Amino acid sequence: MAARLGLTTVSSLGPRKALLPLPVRLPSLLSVPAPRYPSHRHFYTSLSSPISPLQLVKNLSQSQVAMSASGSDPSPISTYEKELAAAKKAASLAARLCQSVQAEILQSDVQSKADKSPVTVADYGSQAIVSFVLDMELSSGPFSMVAEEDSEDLRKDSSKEILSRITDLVNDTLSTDPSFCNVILSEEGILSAIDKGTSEGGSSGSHWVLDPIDGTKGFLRGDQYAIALALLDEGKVVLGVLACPNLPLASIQHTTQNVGESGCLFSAIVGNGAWMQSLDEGSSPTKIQVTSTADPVDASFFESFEAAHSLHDLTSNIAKKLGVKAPPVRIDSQAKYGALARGDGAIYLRFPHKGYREKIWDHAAGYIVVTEAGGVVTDAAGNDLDFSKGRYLDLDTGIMATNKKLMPSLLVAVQESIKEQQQSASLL
Ligand SMILES: Nc1ncnc2c1ncn2[C@@H]1O[C@H](COP(=O)(O)O)[C@@H](O)[C@H]1OP(=O)(O)O
Ligand SMILES: [Mg+2]
Repeated sequence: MAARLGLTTVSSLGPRKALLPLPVRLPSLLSVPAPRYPSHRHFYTSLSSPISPLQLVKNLSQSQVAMSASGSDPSPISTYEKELAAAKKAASLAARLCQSVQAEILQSDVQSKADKSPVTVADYGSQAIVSFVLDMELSSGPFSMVAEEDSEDLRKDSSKEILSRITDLVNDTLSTDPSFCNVILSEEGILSAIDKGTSEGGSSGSHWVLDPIDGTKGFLRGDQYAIALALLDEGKVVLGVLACPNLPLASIQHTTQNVGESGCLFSAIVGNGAWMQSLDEGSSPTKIQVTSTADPVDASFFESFEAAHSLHDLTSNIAKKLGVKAPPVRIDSQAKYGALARGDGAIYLRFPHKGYREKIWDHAAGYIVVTEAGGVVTDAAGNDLDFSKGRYLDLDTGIMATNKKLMPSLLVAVQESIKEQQQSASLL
């Protein structure tokens, strides 16, 4: 894989496929008993023993880390723990890359703020990092990823400068992680890592699902955005990770202002609950739950910051029907699912303008974080979301999420409001 991604890998056995002139300082695998790059499985396959005992030790210690990471939680190691550890690492590194680009945007002058290239750089860079890290961390076998970006535009001559910038950013970011501090990806390696995301997904096999930056508008504004990564197994979401670099660790129930420390990493494995931890290294996850409120009057609701992404007049009518008193909390991206999952608000409403087709990467990670936190996520007709149909969600009108107690009355309010909206549209 290293070679496929254009990663320069050299050992005392000689260069395996040096796509770059040897800037990498990999140790000799023959002289170093414990691998410094435990995740570089393709080295192992080139050695005489197909499964290194060191790999077994590594797998065991990874499981133990996973067990201790859940603090006091006694739940047994589940099927997807290894994938979860890789997904958290990938999303956290991608978040680090995005944070450095966002900081540059915010420091830049007004003229360069109008330039959308920083978000392009961060989008591609985030996808390259996630793809590379997942591929390095997980055991061999087919790797499929459904993601937002592909490398077509980046391969054009006009993108040379931007590709070079992305390559530097990705390598700088990888160098901050001890597992990857001595690896350097070539430009071709970056392009092929990005192109790992061109899978069509579907109802059979396993597919990673990635939005490298969800909420690009929020990212550019200096507001909320998320790196959203999920795993589909036979068409079902079985794991999800949401990195939200700008989401306060404390509740945003009363204010969306950035108060206190920010940077949340939400995670969930099917059947194992939902968890949140700080994006800071070494943090421990704590279990989260959706709100238990059964009274809509006590509820508050999340919706898109961008009016172009969701019909604010429709959601306002739904809230009025329910008797919701609080004003809507408007934030960008799947950070809304994270905030809902930890009980900052009780309802998430999303009703895009007619004709908009929802993509699976815009909901898969948020969906499992909320459902594992005890919530329900459905389309406007109350149907469960179906992630098995390929790159798009095939659904009725909109998406809503809340707790199990509020869902029945929310469904009624949504159906009535949509009907009224259709009636008034037909009178025009
Ligand atoms: N016209 C649109 N209607 C609805 N959603 C949109 C539209 N354009 C982009 N999006 C997507 O909405 C999501 C963020 O929405 P919100 O912040 O409103 O929840 C993002 O996935 C964003 O895409 P992208 O990820 O490319 O930014
Ligand atoms: Mg998105």
